[in-house]
Amino acid sequence: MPRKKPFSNKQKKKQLQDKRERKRGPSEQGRAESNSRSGSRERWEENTDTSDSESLRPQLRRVNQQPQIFKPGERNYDPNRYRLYFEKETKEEIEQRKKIALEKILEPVPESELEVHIDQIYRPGSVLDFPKRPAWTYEMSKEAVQSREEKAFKEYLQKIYESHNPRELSYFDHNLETWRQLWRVLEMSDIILLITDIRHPVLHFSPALYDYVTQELGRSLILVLNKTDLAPPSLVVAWKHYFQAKFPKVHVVCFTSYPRHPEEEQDPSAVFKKRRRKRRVWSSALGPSQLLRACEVITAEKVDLTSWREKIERDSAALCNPASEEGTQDEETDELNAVVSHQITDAELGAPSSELYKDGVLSIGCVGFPNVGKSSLINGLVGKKIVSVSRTPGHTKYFQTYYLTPTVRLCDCPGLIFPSLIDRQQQILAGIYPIAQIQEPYTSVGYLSCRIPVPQLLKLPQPSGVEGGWTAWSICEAWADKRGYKTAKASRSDTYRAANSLLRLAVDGRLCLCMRPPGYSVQKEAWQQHPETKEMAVHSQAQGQANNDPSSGREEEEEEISSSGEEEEEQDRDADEEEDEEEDPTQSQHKRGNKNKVTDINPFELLGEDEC
Ligand SMILES: Nc1nc2c(ncn2[C@@H]2O[C@H](COP(=O)(O)OP(=O)(O)OP(=O)(O)O)[C@@H](O)[C@H]2O)c(=O)[nH]1
Repeated sequence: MPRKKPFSNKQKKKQLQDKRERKRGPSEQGRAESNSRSGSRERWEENTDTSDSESLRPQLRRVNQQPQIFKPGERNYDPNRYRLYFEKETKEEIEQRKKIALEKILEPVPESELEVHIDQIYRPGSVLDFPKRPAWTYEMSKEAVQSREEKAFKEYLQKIYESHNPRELSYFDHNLETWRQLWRVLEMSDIILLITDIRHPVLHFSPALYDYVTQELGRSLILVLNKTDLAPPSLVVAWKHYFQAKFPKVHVVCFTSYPRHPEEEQDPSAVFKKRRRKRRVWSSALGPSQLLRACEVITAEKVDLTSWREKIERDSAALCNPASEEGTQDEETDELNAVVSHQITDAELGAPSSELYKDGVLSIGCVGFPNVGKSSLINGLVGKKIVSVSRTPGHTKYFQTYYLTPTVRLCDCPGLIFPSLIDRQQQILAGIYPIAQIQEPYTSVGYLSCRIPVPQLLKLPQPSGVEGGWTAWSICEAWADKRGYKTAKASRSDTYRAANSLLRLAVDGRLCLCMRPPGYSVQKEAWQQHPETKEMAVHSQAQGQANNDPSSGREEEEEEISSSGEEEEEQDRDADEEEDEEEDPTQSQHKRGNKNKVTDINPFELLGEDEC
């Protein structure tokens, strides 16, 4: 019998990879090729598994790779048509960056470094556009429409790669299927809500989309500065004014699904607290009435929004009088009260309707980058959880529609990453790029630590042997020691895990880094003294006092994060994050009675008065 040849790990890995490819089948391979052909210079690389970080060649990484399941009766079912495509880094690059993280002493950067200029990121008017659906007619066959779209998409990518080095470009969506979802949402919406995270709103605001919506489609665009609980009021006001001055057709609305009082931000121990949301907390979102006002201004009575106004009033009354809560279910909308998830087939793509408010219904499309809180905002508007929310970017895969009232339809689009020149570290910290896919997390920890005092916030003891200050590596090491993260084999401090944990804290807003509009650092005092800021602060303080009232029984729990708790959280990040805990009805009645004191006060009320 011939002797078996020795088989290296590398060969084994290759063999497994080939096997996986074979299993995926020709349809998947064909699609991968067709995607590869559609643009990026490096996109014709072999099919790779995202976990393979060893390869030396720059190649494409598939994020959110799903196993291929052949379902009987569902021809051409491809669970991977919505995955994200990102480029892969070389081993040398990674090693080089690790070395810097290990040796470079971190210095705090001046506040002005946190100022971001949208023109540098998006270069308005340049090739950094977003792909638009090519024109088509009903006379064209489905195949012809499809191939036209693929051709246009390929040209779009080619243009970008001809003018920009892939290294300077931010990660952006290379998946035509995801862009098709946006097209559909734009086609069916009367008003577009562009949702951004207040910590980095310019990163999430595509001027090309603004131009397209306001000029080509002739529709209105509402910019939602979301998650305002994560930024000081002066910064929220400064960003609001920045966008209004730069993009005059935009209507700005400030929103938070999880309001909290200002003192919490100042409390460094908040880093160690995990905020658990219970079902009813959605009804305390701040911003729904401001959003309604913006829509009323835009629609100018062409559509009847009384049902929405009444819903807001009813929800508010239900908080006062929980006994009446059962009745808050809009009887008229009961049959409409179902989220419809739409998987686009080409036949479903309709032509953009020139008719506004079709059948007397206002359709509001919620678009934005992944993880900016689109689904949470929808839950906040509805007042209960209807779409699932996750810490992992890219959780929403298909657009979903929901009737808020009989005359208001909401449409939640999957998160989209527009092409831009955003600094890679900023992308990571903004949660645009899934942390699980980062090959070298230390550089991002260093970037963060130069901008906020991470060791102080985490109360890290300086490890022995570290002289002259902190390095990104030593911060990770100290965090690993503090959390008890050890490597399995050698039982050394698990710095890699610590680095990932720190980045997750940053993305979740527990280590909160906020970008500033240009000129903010020199005008900071003026923004702090701004009447709108003062007004917001007064309301927030009142809210804080109400929340601090021991009898208020806040419906949002905070718990110390433990190492094991974090573990569970990490494993389950893409799961729906909301706690569906049942409450003691007597308790909840008590809570809601007090809660009303909080929710009646909207710190953004003033902001909403005159900007639409
Ligand atoms: N602090 C804070 N966190 C929020 C707020 N809204 C959403 N989040 C958190 O942000 C994360 C993403 O929220 P989602 O609502 O799933 O965001 P999305 O834009 O629908 O995400 P994709 O499905 O990736 O497109 C979750 O961890 C939410 O808890 C908010 O107003 N304040």
